[in-house]
Amino acid sequence: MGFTLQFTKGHGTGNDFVLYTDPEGDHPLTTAQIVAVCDRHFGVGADGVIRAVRSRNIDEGAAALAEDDGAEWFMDYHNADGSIAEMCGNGIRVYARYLIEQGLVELESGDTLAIGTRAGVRDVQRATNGFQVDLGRWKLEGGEPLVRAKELKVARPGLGINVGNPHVVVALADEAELESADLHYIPLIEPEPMDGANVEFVVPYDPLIKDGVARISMRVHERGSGETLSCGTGVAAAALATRHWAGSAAPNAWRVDVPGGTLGVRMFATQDGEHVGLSGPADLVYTGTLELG
Ligand SMILES: N[C@@H](CCC[C@H](N)C(=O)O)C(=O)O
Repeated sequence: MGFTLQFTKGHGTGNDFVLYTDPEGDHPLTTAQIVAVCDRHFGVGADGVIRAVRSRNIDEGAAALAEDDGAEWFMDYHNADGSIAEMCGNGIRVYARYLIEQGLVELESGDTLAIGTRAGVRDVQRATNGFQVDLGRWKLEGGEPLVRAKELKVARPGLGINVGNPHVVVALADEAELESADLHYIPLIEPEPMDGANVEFVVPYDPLIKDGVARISMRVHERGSGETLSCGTGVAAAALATRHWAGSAAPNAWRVDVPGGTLGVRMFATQDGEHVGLSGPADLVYTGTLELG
């Protein structure tokens, strides 16, 4: 049956999303519809689709409400190929802004908005440069698989990191190598993680630390979306991996440059272990309607 999608286009450092509101959970898109919407030639064009649904109206929302009964809204995130992702660091910051501008929530500076995701409840706040999210506890996961991207002559060891969704971070020699890597193709990961992974390629600046902030540049191939201009959870994973390699001298404040802009990462201690936070711009660009078959 046909459906008129009233959507908003948004992005966080060029990582772009189509957002729409479905409070009662009546209008999940099919895989084919998501692929059509995200198509950059025949659709709106986006790296993913975010459905704003009340947590009580989506199956996975029950776990979110059990964790925090204030998590009224759930971020139902799908990659451009229609696959589900547990978490999206840029998406959730753009989603917070969307909920505010749609009049669905209020968020004063200093207040926290709890949002349900498949990775658990995540807390979002306004920040000087946009919005920030506490991505929660992170963990090393998946060991050190070998990664091969087109144009990289040899397979490189990566580091598996989970920040709610899976990542493999690979250090490259220099900016020239980062620029020449062809990330259009899915990088080969050996051994292949069961559910795939997002792959980040990073190069530290020289010197790594300036004014107490560590700095790296990064490009990413996202699971389910291909190369994107930015990936928030990937940026956090890249900073965590580089800190892991740099050893104890590395700080907990990081600046990560991606093709679409710059994001901030901060690691901080909490009662339940170390969390990682992400901050940066979250923009809404335009609204539109699309007839879906
Ligand atoms: N762009 C996102 C991550 C989106 C999900 C990812 N492709 C996956 O499949 O895990 C971000 O900003 O974190």
